Amino acid sequence: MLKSIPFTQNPAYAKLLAHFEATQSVQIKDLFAEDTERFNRFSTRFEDILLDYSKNRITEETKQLLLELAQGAELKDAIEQLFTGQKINATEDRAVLHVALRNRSNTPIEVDGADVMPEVNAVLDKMKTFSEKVISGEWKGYTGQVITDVVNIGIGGSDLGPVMVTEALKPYKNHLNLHFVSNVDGTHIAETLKAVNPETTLFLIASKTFTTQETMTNAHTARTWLLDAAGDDSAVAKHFVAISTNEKEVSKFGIDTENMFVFWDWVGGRYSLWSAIGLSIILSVGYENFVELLEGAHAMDNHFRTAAFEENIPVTLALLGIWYNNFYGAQTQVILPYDQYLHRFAAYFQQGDMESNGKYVGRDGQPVDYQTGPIIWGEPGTNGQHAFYQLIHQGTKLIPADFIAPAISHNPIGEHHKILLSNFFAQTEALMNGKTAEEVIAEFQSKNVSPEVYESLVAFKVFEGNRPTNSFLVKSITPRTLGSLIAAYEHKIFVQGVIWNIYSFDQWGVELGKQLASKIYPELQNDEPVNDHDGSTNGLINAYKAWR
Ligand SMILES: O=P(O)(O)OC[C@H]1O[C@H](O)[C@@H](O)[C@@H](O)[C@@H]1O
Repeated sequence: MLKSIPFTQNPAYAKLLAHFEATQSVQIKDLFAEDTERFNRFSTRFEDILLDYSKNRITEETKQLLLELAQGAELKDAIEQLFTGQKINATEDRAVLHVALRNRSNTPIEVDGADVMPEVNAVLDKMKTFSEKVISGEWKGYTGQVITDVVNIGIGGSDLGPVMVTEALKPYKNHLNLHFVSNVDGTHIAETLKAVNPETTLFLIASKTFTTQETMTNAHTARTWLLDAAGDDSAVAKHFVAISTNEKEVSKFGIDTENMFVFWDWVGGRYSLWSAIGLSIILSVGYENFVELLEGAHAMDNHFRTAAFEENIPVTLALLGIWYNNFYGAQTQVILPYDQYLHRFAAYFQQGDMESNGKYVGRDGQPVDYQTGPIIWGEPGTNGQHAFYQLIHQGTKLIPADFIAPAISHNPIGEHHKILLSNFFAQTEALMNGKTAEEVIAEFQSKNVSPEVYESLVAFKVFEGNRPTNSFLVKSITPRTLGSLIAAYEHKIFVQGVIWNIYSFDQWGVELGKQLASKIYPELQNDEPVNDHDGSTNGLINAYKAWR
């Protein structure tokens, strides 16, 4: 059990508050002027990953106080509970063991007295054998043809991770075409089915519970489509596999449990890409690359568990996030990958972070009186620059930004990568330094613009600067570095949840909408007006009925 230590009662909280009040006018660029060693002091290396967090509004004292905050929350003990299979997901009475899924050292990890590693390894072996058959063409469809297309049907944690990773690792892809269907909007499955052939398509039905309405609806539509073409139930065994924790529902759907890849209740949906949910990743890039992804995550797990907090990447990210979220009042955190292959990275951590730490009730069952999880958003650079960076540079909101960029591109064409990276470096520099009125005037003068013309414009061209950024520079985006990066962000979320005294591994907040939808769905079966909701909901439903 994680202890309940409300954030504002953490002994370091009051000290941090006083420190914040005393230092909030600090200018990051002044800190660099005062300390030529600042980059070395506030950056850390892990394998081929460099985290530079020197462009933040922090001093050595801030760092020490934030580290005290971690100690005050008994973080070390919480980390041990995570790694040793304690039931830290207390509201669901479950252990939280995504770290076991990538425990490449294979040391025993027990849940309720039983080592989970043999089961983890058995499922990995099963995925290896199966994927090799599909990739090699040994696995045949109902007319004896090889599989050319794989459609993963899943949503939330059963979709976002595989989508993000298969996109990120596209340079490692084999010949199979991957498709992902998540939305219950019939358009999603219809457009996908238009692009594939029933004789050569394999469907992966990915759902932890195997009861999720969207996934089951899409799965049934896919099955009907296949049976319409094949004309016979026996085709299902050759074209459908299930990935789930729920054998009973899988059998009910008509998938032989031989064709089922299991995982366990101690794998949270949004932490499940390392489990059988990663089957689409294996089919896309091969088993060896998936193992490399696991290895990278495992290396980060070891770092997180053993490195001193002052050098610990997930802890550092978490504490900086808390500094802005709880002291500077920042509402959001933007993630900006300067790598097109990482274009779903921010979307992935939107679920990872917001479903984990979007909680207003503390571990003591009481509403918290402080801010918890930030809003996560982002798009790849340089697209973001031409969309929303204006607000980051000159808007009224403070938006801490994480930049991620590879030194080596998978597509070293012409000058592209140098241009891309010059933008990355320039943005973090511009966000920190800004531009003073003197600089704006000097620029006008160098172009011989007269004061009458420029005076009224100066204010608009000034950039306050002092916008904080973290920069991840990685050597290149390989399966291993990607695994490490994902694990670093996962653990950041965990650390923040521990310090905010919330439960990060349940998701009760997604239930209410689902319940109400299942009440409304039957009401949409006839044209009778409804009147048992609030005025707005009645109005909307009745307008829909009149129109359809
Ligand atoms: O894998 P499942 O069971 O279909 O759940 C899919 C998603 O459903 C809900 O939105 C939440 O519980 C998510 O965490 C989960 O990822």
